[in-house]
Amino acid sequence: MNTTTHSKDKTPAAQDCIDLKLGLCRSDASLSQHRPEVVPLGKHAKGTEHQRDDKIAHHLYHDAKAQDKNHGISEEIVQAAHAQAKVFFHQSAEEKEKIARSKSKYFNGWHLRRGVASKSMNSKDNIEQFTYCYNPNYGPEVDSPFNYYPGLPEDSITATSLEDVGLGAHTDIQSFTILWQDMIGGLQVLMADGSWVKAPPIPGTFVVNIGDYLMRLSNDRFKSTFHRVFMRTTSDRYSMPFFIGFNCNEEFSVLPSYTSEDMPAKYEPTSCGEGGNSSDHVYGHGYEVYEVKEDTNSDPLGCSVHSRPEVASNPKREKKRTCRDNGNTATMKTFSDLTNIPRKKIND
Ligand SMILES: O=C(O)CCC(=O)C(=O)O
Ligand SMILES: [Fe+2]
Repeated sequence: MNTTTHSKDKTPAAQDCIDLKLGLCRSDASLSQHRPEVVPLGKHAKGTEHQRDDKIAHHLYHDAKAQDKNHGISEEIVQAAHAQAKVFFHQSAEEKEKIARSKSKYFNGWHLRRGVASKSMNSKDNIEQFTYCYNPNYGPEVDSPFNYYPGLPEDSITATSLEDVGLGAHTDIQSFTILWQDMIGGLQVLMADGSWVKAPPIPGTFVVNIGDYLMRLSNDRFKSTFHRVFMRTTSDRYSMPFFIGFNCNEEFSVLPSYTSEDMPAKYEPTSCGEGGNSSDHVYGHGYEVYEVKEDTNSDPLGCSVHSRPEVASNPKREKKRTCRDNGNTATMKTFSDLTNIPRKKIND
């Protein structure tokens, strides 16, 4: 595998996309050509429903993410939430610890992520989250973190170290994510050719990110997207994703309209609590998964924890997932438990 890290190139653009062992970093010019398109939704959308579906599918599949404007959410509300996030995260750790996620029945609350991923996507998380649930008792399962990426000390900005990435590569587990990011930048998306491209902040828009469940529902027509946050700045960064999924106990299957004789359902019916495992799509995309050296998920997993492709050193290990709505514990199996198909590697 190519292990280029562009260590001599000190331009900000190059640093922003220092490739982590993929060696496929694009030049800045190339990055801007590939930025995800802004797709107007709602009443501003043009064409028939089917044409819009195709257009969105095209962008989500080929450009990995779409950015949505004309969404009707006022800037005032977004800015108020952003301001609250700043106030919250700037409290002392002691204060935040009072509402730590580990103390919450529904695994909501403050949480530090310091996971280290190895192999093809070497990275280290450097993020604080405050996770909340829209309504823990009723569905659809909608929940979110506020994400806070503390600005880095000056001397680590130029470092080509693989550490302190921000948020390591992952897909979101739910159906789709509506993501607001501030203007700092750093969000990147993995393209089908294995290169990372920037998804730069555009004022007034949200990034819409396809999650694993929609991929299953649509029989892979909509592919969930690997993305990461690559932070190389002294400024703090904030983001607010809103994950939209299903009730934990509801079974969901591939929608019949996405199957045919030639294209039978690729996925068995499953539920969030049981089978929303993060690894099917890894095979689907043909990317190598990475190992988690330090288990970031020592807390019991809630239903909407990120679907970090975490086939760890012991691929047979089972993960406990706890449904928010009834406290039942279900077992999440890894990809390796479900199939003997070997995982594909990037650049195969
Ligand atoms: O901070 C961002 O822009 C992305 C956050 C993200 O991917 C997530 O919370 O799942
Ligand atoms: Fe995400």
